Amino acid sequence: MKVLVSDNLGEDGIRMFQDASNIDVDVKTGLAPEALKAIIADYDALVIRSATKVTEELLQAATRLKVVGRAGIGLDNVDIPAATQRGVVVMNTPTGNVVTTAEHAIAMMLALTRNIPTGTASLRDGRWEKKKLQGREIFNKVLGVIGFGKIGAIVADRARGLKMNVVIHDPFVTPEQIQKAGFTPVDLDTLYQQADYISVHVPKLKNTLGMINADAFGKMKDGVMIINCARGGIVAENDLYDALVSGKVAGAALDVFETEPPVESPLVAHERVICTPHLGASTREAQTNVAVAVARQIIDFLTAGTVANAVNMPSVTGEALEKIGPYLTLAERMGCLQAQLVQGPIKEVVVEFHGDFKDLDLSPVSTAVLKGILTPVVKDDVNFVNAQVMAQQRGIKVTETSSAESDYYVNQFTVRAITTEMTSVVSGTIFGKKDPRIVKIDKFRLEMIPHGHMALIQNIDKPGSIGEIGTTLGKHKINIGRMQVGQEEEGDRNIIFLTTDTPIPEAVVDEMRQLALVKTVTPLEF
Ligand SMILES: NC(=O)C1=CN([C@@H]2O[C@H](COP(=O)(O)OP(=O)(O)OC[C@H]3O[C@@H](n4cnc5c(N)ncnc54)[C@H](O)[C@@H]3O)[C@@H](O)[C@H]2O)C=CC1
Ligand SMILES: O=C(O)C(=O)COP(=O)(O)O
Repeated sequence: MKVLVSDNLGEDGIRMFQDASNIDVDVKTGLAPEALKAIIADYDALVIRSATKVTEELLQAATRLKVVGRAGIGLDNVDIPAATQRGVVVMNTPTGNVVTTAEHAIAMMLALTRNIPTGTASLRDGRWEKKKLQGREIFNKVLGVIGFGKIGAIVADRARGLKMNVVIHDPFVTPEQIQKAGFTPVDLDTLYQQADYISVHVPKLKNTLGMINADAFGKMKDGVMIINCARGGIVAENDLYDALVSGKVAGAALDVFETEPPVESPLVAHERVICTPHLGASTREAQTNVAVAVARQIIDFLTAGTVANAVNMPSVTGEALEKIGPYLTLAERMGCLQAQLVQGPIKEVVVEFHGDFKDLDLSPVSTAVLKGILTPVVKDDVNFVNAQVMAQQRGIKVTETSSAESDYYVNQFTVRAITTEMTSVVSGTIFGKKDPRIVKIDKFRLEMIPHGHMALIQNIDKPGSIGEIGTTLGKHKINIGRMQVGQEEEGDRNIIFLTTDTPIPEAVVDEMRQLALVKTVTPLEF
């Protein structure tokens, strides 16, 4: 497995990749997009921070890529829908740098309110501007925190320690939770009216981009100070500049920019703006945390299939995967069988769980069924990441039901595939600890191992029917490795599953279809 680290990653993380068996790591930072595109096809995993842009174009060239790991939080530099479509898992490390980033926001607020960078620059220029650089106390002032997530909550807590009055706006956190943490929940307009300092801690999303704009500045107190250590563009840069010029905003502390690095930005040049080059997460401690976390996650994913902190797939630990693994294999084979049995495009899939699955997390089972259904159609293009999206794009509706009752086995599940022409019903269970078995197809009970080259034959249950099938295959030197017969619950038909050493050629399938007691022959591949 080959890993490319394309942004600066802490030493400890790089060492973990170097020490991992079966993993080769290349560190190539600062590559231009074209240069990265030219080499990406060699890699199974890509490790980034905020500099590398993982665009649809890059992903198109990344034919081997299985996972993108972000040593940090923000994923606005990754085209997540495009990654999902291509079956690439996208992971971040959601906690390693939150304290550091919150501390940076507090540091920026203090530096801004006490003119520390300006004082330093002025002294360096040989000036002693005590009067001009008089600052403001933060004691008893109101800090408005927008976004009460991991970082916003730490900023609020630290500000409380500095004896500020903290008001919070976050529409996705209940007022009770904010009150329980000891802060005052407010709507956005109230925050604008009350705050002396405003610090934003929301992700860059369609509806947060430009949320602090001219209209918002209009609602704020005169002389408010703005801190943005979240993402460039959440505070609209042109509007902020105008508000600084008009005096509405007394100062701004910016760690992030609409374009990074900012080019000839009037904001950066403004005397009441202080700024850092996206240093929010840049401490030794945070960089060690995120480097180690991303390396661990990527190594576990590449070597054991464990998914942690993925944004486009549910997390599954190696241990859980071991328990659920046989059911996922079964589910996938059942989906694959359904795709080959039905006539017409599948419109709906119903997954029914029957019996006692103990405390297994069955949530990935439907995804595995869909992966199986799509595999005969799109082959390797489908995986656990994109199966749901691909199914949705093909108009396949998925529902799940469960009941404590199971007729034959302790537990089993049934996959109903509904097309415009028919409904096909397949049930399966696990024998022993991990052997998948199909135990029912429509009205036929059986115990079939869904694996390898197979053929499903429906025939009339009369002496000689199996003999004529064996003779036909023997004549063409096709060896039958295994044969399972399923009986109709009522009626005179059998179904026979043959597992052959080699695929049965189309001409031989046609010849079998001519046999007197044979009704249908469906070749199957697993
Ligand atoms: N400057 C830097 O170096 C760093 C910047 N960041 C940025 O900080 C952001 C926040 O990080 P975390 O706190 O870990 O994320 P988080 O996901 O824990 O918290 C984000 C919060 O924003 C809230 N939110 C979303 N839309 C909102 C809206 N319209 N109004 C108010 N609240 C809204 C969410 O409900 C959530 O509670 C990241 O997305 C990243 O962009 C993160 C790390 C370092
Ligand atoms: O983790 C984040 O979201 C950050 O913004 C940190 O960015 P960086 O890894 O320092 O380029």
